[in-house]
Amino acid sequence: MLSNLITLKKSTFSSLGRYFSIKLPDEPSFLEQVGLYFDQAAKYTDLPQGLLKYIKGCNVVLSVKFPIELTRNGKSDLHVVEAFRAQHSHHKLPTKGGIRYSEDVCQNEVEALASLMTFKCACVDVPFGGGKGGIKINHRKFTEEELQRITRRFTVELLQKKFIGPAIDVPAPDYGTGPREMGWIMNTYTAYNPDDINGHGVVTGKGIRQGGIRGRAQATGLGLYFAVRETMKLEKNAKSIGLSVGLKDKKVIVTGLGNVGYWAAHFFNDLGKSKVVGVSEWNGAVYNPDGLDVEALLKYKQEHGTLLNFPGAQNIPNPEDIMSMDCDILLPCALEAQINKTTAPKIKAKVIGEGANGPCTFEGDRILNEKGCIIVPDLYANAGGVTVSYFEWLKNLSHVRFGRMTKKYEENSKSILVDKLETKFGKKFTDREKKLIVQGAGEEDLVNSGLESTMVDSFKQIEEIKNTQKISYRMAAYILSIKKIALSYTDVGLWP
Ligand SMILES: NC(=O)C1=CN([C@@H]2O[C@H](COP(=O)(O)OP(=O)(O)OC[C@H]3O[C@@H](n4cnc5c(N)ncnc54)[C@H](O)[C@@H]3O)[C@@H](O)[C@H]2O)C=CC1
Ligand SMILES: O=C(O)CCC(=O)C(=O)O
Repeated sequence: MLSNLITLKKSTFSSLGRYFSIKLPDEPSFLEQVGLYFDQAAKYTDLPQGLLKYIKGCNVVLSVKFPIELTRNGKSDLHVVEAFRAQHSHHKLPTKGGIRYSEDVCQNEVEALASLMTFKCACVDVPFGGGKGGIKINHRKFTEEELQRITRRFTVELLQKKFIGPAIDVPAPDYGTGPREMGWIMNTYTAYNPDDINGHGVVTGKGIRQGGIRGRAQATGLGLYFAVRETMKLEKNAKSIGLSVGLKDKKVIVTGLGNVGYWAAHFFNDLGKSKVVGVSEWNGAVYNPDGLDVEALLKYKQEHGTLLNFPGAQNIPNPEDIMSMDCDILLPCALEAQINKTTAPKIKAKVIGEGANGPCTFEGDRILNEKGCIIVPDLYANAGGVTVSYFEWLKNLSHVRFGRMTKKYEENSKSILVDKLETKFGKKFTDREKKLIVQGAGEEDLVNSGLESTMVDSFKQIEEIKNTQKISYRMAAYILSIKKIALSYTDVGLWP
């Protein structure tokens, strides 16, 4: 039945060529895969078929081609750039999701990623519809000035088609993009819309000086840490995979030392007291069973452009091979489809925390589940980024830094309380204790606290469905999201 479905879908798309994303032989495409998860989860709901069909499909996709003048080997010529923006669902506005720069970008991929964004936002109660965009380029092959022209030109394309705006569709960083690109997009948008007082809210993941929020850079990695921490807090989970409760001393492997991967490695080390034993990049991986110094490794990558030959570590020239090395927890944080029919059987990790979107193919997921692994699924595990993007957007709309009006007030009133306690009990707090008690919450404290409570609350909701239905975390997260999205339609009805 399933294989029939896969064959049917594949033949439907087979003539479309560039429509497909990273394609593995005999495996469904990324978009088909998200659709298959959706269909499985939908069976656990009693929602009408028509509504389910509407929730599943992508509402609208923009596909553009534009020229950029490039000089290569002393010769100037036009280069045609292909780019996409998908808005999967408008049940909440604006639509929200990153923009990635990668040679693998195609319509199938952005549609899959946009639908994941819809389910992700619903899963963690972030009031946005799902969107995603991408420019089909290898960002390593362009200068900064060229990337700026490409980014600004794409922004103008989005503007002309009314595909961007603080109330319409709000991009953020993704693979190959970061605060620099978000700054260019915002600057282009505000140049064309000088009277939009909320113009800064047109993108999130900006630099702090451009109106970004403290804690956004770390948010996806920190959220991933919270997600796996909550999973491994439960004795029944730890027992089922033969590990002790918690993250302390667990051996961790991370693929992709970019934004998500670096911060995840940092927090597993720093807060979780885990041991990061392996890290991969596109051009090679390193492994050390005694643990790698994550901060030194990042510095090494920045200086040498590779992780290979990092002092004290074993070189793994083919990055894919790092996933079959000994570890307890695997955090795939690069692109999709890394864990597939071929690589999944070799994986030794018992827990997979999906930092990337779609890192396990449908077959990879099935194989890991058969092996008894616990998979903390993307739509929950990497939702920290969009959660803090939501906080950044709120900051931009309110035009004030969180904590600015409360920090000092909080500190003053807590100081009075500390003085009273000291007088009443005739005992002094140490200076360190006093500082810890009195300190008011600044922007980053509030962001991290909001992020942690979001990840903890959503975990509880997913766990409850998982226990009732006896299903995987992925299925439980999909069911949770689908039901929430359905409610937003049934509550108010359809109009017009
Ligand atoms: N940036 C964010 O806030 C969020 C990102 N994600 C997802 O996380 C993943 C990574 O995104 P970012 O960290 O933002 O991108 P990034 O561009 O900052 O980092 C990705 C890293 O992976 C490396 N890489 C490329 N191919 C590789 C391979 N074959 N093996 C190992 N490493 C490889 C790249 O060189 C790069 O350093 C993507 O799937 C993205 O959609 C999900 C939620 C939020
Ligand atoms: O921060 C955001 O708005 C979106 C992040 C993103 O692209 C993702 O969660 O996949």
